[in-house]
Amino acid sequence: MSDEKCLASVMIYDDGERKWKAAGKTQGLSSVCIYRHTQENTFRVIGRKDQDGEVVINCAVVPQLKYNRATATFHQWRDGNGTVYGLNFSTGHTAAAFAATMDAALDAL
Ligand SMILES: CC(=O)N[C@@H](Cc1ccccc1Cl)C(=O)N1CCC[C@]12C=C[C@@H]1CC[C@@H](C(=O)N[C@@H]3C(=O)N4[C@@H](C=C[C@H]3C)CC[C@H]4C(=O)O)N1C2=O
Repeated sequence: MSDEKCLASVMIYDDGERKWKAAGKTQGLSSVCIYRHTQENTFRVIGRKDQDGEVVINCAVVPQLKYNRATATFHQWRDGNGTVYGLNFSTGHTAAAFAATMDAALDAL
């Protein structure tokens, strides 16, 4: 997996209020990576707030995950319990790099 750090604002969609909320205690950018567990061949999206290291996303990449490139810099998906995550990337380049890694993970499952 590309261990290039992808900078993004991690958001979670609040179904009740029908609006996006910043994941974690504060707003701000997080370093988001897709980690591969070699033995189990499983993948997780882990994001840590750059400011204080808070883990703001820790989400399994499951085979049925539908990854939606809503815009060039905003991508989103549903996790196994129906939580919708959104990543607002700093640049289209990091968005494309992350999406390519996500596609590679999904292909490997
Ligand atoms: C079939 C299906 O499941 N569809 C899901 C999406 C989906 C499709 C396929 C697979 C998985 C998934 Cl997850 C769906 O449509 N979903 C998932 C929950 C939310 C949403 C439902 C309604 C709203 C309407 C507007 C739209 C939205 O949020 N657009 C963004 C936006 O308003 N913002 C974000 C940035 C840019 C925009 C692109 C940054 C902050 C805010 C803003 O710009 O201020 N919505 C959605 O995406």
